[in-house]
Amino acid sequence: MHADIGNALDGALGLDRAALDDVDDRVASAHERVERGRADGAHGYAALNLPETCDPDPVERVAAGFDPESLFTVGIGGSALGAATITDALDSPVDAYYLDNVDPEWVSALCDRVDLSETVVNVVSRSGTTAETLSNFLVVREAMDDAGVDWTERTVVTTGAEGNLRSLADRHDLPALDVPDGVPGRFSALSPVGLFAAAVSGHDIEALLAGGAAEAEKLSGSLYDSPAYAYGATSYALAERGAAVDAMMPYAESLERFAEWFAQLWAESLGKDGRGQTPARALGATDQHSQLQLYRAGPADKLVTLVRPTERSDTPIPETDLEGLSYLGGSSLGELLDAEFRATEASLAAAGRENVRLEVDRVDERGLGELLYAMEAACVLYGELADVSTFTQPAVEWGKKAARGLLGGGEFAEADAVRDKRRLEID
Ligand SMILES: O=P(O)(O)OC[C@H]1O[C@](O)(CO)[C@@H](O)[C@@H]1O
Repeated sequence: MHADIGNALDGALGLDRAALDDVDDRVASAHERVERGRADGAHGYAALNLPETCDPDPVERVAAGFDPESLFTVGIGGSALGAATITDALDSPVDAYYLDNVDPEWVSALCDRVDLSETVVNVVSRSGTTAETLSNFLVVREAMDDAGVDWTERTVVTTGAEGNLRSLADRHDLPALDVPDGVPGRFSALSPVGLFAAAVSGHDIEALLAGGAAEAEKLSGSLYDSPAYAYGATSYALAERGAAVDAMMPYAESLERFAEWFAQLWAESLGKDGRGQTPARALGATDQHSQLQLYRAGPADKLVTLVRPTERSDTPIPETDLEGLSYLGGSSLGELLDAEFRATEASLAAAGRENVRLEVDRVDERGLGELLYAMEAACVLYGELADVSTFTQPAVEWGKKAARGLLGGGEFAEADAVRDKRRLEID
């Protein structure tokens, strides 16, 4: 991955080179902590070892046992978004669906529409207790039964060493892949959690890991030597100066889901102790006709992260005599998209709005591996610089207890608080 942070300097938020050098003085010690954590296989830091520690063979072996028309990944959060980022970005004959929500009409329509006899189901949950995942699995399993499909022949489990799903796999002799210890879900894209979907879709998971390994090699004691650390340190420095939002704006339809994956990584890792940076999901060129108005002329409280591949196949624009549009004819959609990428970058800079350019050669397995790993490393560095607990997510537990209480899953004060909601209703 290539980073250009030039437009992050001397903008409205006042980050200059001297200030960034000051941050760089702290990167060295932060990097030492990261490397120590990696060496110890410590919780969270272990994710940055995945290009070396993740063995692709078991993933490829389980994937080789299926030749599906469709894939259902039943999981939520990091147990779905990494896999979805990869399969959404790459072409495949396999239709990949991610059941990462419990919308009854949507799940039911999927089960009705997709031929479950030609579908492989991968149930993914580290804990094996996530209500949405287990509920969706039970619904999909019943749909398979109703369709006369032997679910045990078409179900893979990806889970931790213990728990409901591990017991289910043992009881029914299901193929099971391991969620690696010490790797939070949002950091698990380059583990079996993200790689099974890629492998069963026919993608080269070793190239994904190689992309991650290439970014891992660049991690160093200076942000000026590592694109990942340059991004993490710059995002942190801007956040400290008021960049409350990071708008992730890939200029590739194939990377739209990547922005959703990034949102969990950034929000769940860095949103601690009243601090953090809100990830906004955007898409170029589409959001030039939407959110760009806010980014350029709204509050000066954002970093806009512009991502693109430098190589892509192209589509010519036919010649035209349409009034005023002849300049487009004979050009191409790729040329237009790249011109708009550069124009948006310059438009923001001209208004003093900080932006960073991240580039990969292509949106292929290698490029995705680079991008996913670099964002994870950037996040870890940001967390070190901000001194937050990057690898925990305690704030999500309150709502889980409340919902469980409402469903009769136990006595929880949180459920009582829901029932005591303050009301001011207008019809
Ligand atoms: O893999 P599990 O244990 O089902 O967790 C799914 C997701 O839920 C969370 O734990 C938050 O509740 C995320 O961090 C995680 O990616």
